[in-house]
Amino acid sequence: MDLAFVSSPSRNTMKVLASVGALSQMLLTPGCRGHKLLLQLYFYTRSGLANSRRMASSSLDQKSRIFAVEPNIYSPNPFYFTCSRGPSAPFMTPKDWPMLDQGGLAFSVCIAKGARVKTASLHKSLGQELSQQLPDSEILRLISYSPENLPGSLEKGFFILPPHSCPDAQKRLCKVLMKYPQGIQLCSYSKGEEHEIWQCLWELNGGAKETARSRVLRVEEPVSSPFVDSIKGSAMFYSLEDACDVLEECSSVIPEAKEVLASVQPHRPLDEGRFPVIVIEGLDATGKSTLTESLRSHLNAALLKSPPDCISQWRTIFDSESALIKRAYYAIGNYIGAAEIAKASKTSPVIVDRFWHSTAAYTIATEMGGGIHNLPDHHHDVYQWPEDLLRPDLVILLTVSDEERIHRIRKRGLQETKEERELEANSMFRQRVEEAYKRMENPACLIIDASPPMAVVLQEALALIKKHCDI
Ligand SMILES: Nc1ncnc2c1ncn2[C@@H]1O[C@H](COP(=O)(O)OP(=O)(O)O)[C@@H](O)[C@H]1O
Ligand SMILES: Nc1ccn([C@H]2C[C@H](O)[C@@H](COP(=O)(O)OP(=O)(O)O)O2)c(=O)n1
Repeated sequence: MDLAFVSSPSRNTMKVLASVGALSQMLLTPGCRGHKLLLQLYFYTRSGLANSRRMASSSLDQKSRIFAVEPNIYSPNPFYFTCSRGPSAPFMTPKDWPMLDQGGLAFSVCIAKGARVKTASLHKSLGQELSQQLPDSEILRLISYSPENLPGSLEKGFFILPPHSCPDAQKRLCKVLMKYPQGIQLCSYSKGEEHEIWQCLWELNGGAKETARSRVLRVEEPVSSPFVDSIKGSAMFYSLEDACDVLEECSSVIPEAKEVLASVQPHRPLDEGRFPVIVIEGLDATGKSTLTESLRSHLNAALLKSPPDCISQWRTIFDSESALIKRAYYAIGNYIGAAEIAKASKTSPVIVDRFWHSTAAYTIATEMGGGIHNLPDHHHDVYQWPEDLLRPDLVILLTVSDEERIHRIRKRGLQETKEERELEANSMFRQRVEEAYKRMENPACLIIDASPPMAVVLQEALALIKKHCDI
């Protein structure tokens, strides 16, 4: 340590120290005396200011990782950044980074890649704990990746924006993270004296210690969204095997996973039966149950749903798990449902209340934030039907206005699920689900405006069925 430097710090250094002062105060560990930490801060601060090239060789820079923050109130598109990789790179200023425009601190928390079920569960419990401990902070989804190896290097985490009025948010964040000493990377972000943004990497081993500083650089939005890659690796399943692998991996901790797996038929029907299979899709309270029941009696059809009755008793258990496990359950539910559909279609038409399109549309809408412009482009792989899943003859999507749907939910008076409450509160999420439904292909959804009276909706559905199915 350069003690001469410490004994006569420059004005610049003092200013930067002041800006990280609040953080250092809070990060003092019980066994660590104040002056020791101050010396460390001098050291890293000086290194950052005087020798950015040296800092460029920090562990973060070596990996050249890119961080992507989901769309949020400050940025309608995902926000991409990295750390200093060369002197000519354009540094980011708080103006480029609206989240820090008003000053203050932001944090990123990344969860190291590990066994996928464990990592997904850690992500979920950490997210829940952060929301509980930092109720006033904006907690956004963050992914970090190496551009050379996107799917293989992808790590998930959170980007946290505490309110300015809450200085102890930092302390609370560290308290949560100290419980997870392994595999968690914490970085803080603050404005420097020349309006540049600094990323500080903290080691959370027993106490919090700053280990590297780098300047933050802006990165252009990549052509292929890492958020879409993240969906494909963590919540969307395009084959029964993929989804079963996840439930097998978690069956030692979730015994119900074994029960679900036991309901999977070894033989996978793809196009058995003679009678048409008609799926009714739509957001909650668009009238699916009402229409499917009417179609059942008009067409003398079998009425089935996905997830099927034989596994629906465990639905709430899987709903409370990580996205990976929850969506694996619904994906498998479609395959178990497909076996029932194939059997029933040998003797009558089959009406199905929700199927694969629900699984895909809700997953895509949940994992992609912001407006519908952030959804994967039309014809993207994510909108394609799984090759090993029975393909219905017709899929009808019911749509109604937001106001009418909410009116119906309230009139129905059943207990709302958390997701329904979110749908009610979050019109952007509703729009993403509906738009994702509309982008599905092979088979695509045929849309019926379900706002008119039930009898009118039924007649429209019957007309479509007559036109597209052999009935
Ligand atoms: N076309 C319609 N016009 C008015 N109300 C309707 C119509 N279709 C259904 N409803 C009512 O809206 C509520 C939600 O319908 P439901 O069939 O349960 O929707 P979903 O199965 O899509 O959740 C129910 O109270 C139902 O009676
Ligand atoms: N085949 C299915 C059916 C439902 N889902 C998921 C999609 C959403 O997360 C919820 C929607 O369920 P919701 O409780 O609104 O469904 P119901 O209308 O009550 O059947 O279930 C699915 O992923 N796949």
